[in-house]
Parts: sequence; structure tokens; C-alpha cells
Amino acid sequence: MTDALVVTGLNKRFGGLRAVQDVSFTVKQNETVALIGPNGAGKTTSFHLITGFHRADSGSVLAFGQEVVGLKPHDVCALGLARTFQVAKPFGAMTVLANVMTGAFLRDRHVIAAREKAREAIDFVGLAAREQTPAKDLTTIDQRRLEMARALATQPRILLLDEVMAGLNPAEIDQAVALVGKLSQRGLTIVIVEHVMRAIMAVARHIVVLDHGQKIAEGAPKEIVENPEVIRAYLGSGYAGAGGGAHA
Ligand SMILES: Nc1ncnc2c1ncn2[C@@H]1O[C@H](COP(=O)(O)OP(=O)(O)OP(=O)(O)O)[C@@H](O)[C@H]1O
Repeated sequence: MTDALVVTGLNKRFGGLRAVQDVSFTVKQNETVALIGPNGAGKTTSFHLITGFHRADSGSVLAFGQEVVGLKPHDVCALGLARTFQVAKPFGAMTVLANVMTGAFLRDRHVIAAREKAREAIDFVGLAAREQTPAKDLTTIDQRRLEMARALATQPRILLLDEVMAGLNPAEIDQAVALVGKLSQRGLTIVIVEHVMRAIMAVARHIVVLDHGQKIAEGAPKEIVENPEVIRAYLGSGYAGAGGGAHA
């Protein structure tokens, strides 16, 4: 079976800073992979490179066997890669439904069909009761749900989630974890950037660790939390439990 995502030798410099250095990893179909590491490690930049928001200096990103480096974000999305943003970027004055329809329009030019797809995504993330609420009036968790619904409405095969749990309370984190599990059950391949280790341990089958733009480890969650290099660079000696740069 073709891998969902094959990232090979990805590089990105910002002036003298090597934000992403020779990063390679593979995500199998229907797998959930987490990208973790300290602030500034290059996680969000990797997402930008994979989704066409930044152009890689070198390297390759194959999505279901097709090269996406060099494509515009819209074209990457059309190939089935959708993402959320670390800082949610809804159209604040527009309703939840209208925001999600902007995602649905990628595949359905007709308003009625796009509205139907948008409603399905809104329902899936549990926002049906907020359909007519302006995005700016949503709570933090509902904004995250909106981000996910908008991404889902583009009918992706691969979903990249950038810190969708940041700022949520423990009960909300549990709800978000359940939602990610539901997305995976639906057959989606998921790449998740997250600092909430409890959530990572619950959803990820495989973890890739970045530090200073480089991959320092990858493996099963149990191996990663015991990896001395990962403990030094990110988790801190207090993990498993509460640790370092990561939020337990
Ligand atoms: N557009 C840019 N111009 C210059 N430097 C940038 C740009 N975007 C990111 N950087 C730098 O690249 C490095 C990697 O940043 P990135 O946002 O990818 O880290 P991150 O791992 O996502 O961190 P965090 O966990 O804080 O979100 C950082 O040093 C950051 O300051």
C-alpha cells in the first residue's frame, strides 16, 4: 500500500537560521503520527512546507505518491492534504456555517452541495448547535472544532493538526482526544503537532521528535518517552508524568 506521506530530506532556511534540516519521516495510511519538540524546533515550519505555505529549499514531500513541493496551498489541499493553524484564522464576522463552507467550496462549487458538506463536517465535530454563531463569539474549544470542521469540509485524506489542544482545560483535552480518535476511525491519516503529552500518548501510534530543526528521534510512544535524547531536549527528567517543555 502506498504510504500517505513520505517526507524526505526537507530543508528550510530563514536567513542564517536552519529552521528545518534534512527532516525525513513517513506516515502510513490511516496512521496518526505526532511531531513533537521544544518551541522553535521546526514543527510548524514543517507543516508549512508540507502544505505549500512555505516553499522548501530542498527535499521532497510525497502525498499518496505525488510530489507536492512546489505546489500552491490550494493545490496541495486539492490533493487531499488539509491543515489547521496554530493560531485559528476564522473569518470572525462570518457564521460557523459560512466559515466551513469556504472549505467545502474547494470541491463543491454549488452552494447547496457545499452547505451540505459543511453541515456534515460541523455535525461531525459537534458544533451543530453553533452553526449560526459568528466565529468570533466561539469559545476556545469551539474555535478548534471550527478549524477542524473547515479542514474536514475540504474532504482530506491527510489532516495536519497544529496544536489544536493548546489552551484547553483537561476536560476539553479529553473531548479533543476523542474527536481525533473519531477522525482516525473515519479513515483519515493524521499528523499532529502538540505539546500536550497526555493527548499525544493517547492518539499517536508513532512519534517524530524535532529539536533545532533536526529529527533527533522517532519511534513508538513508549520508546520515545524513555529516550534519553528526547528527555534531555524536550520532556525533562520528570516525565512520564509532568515534564520539561511538554505539558503533561
Ligand atoms: N517566517 C519566518 N521567518 C524567520 N524565521 C522563522 C519564520 N518562521 C519560523 N521561523 C523560525 O524558525 C524556527 C522554527 O519555528 P517553528 O515555528 O517551525 O517552530 P515550532 O517547533 O513550531 O515551535 P512552537 O512549538 O513554538 O510552535 C524558529 O526559530 C522560528 O523563530
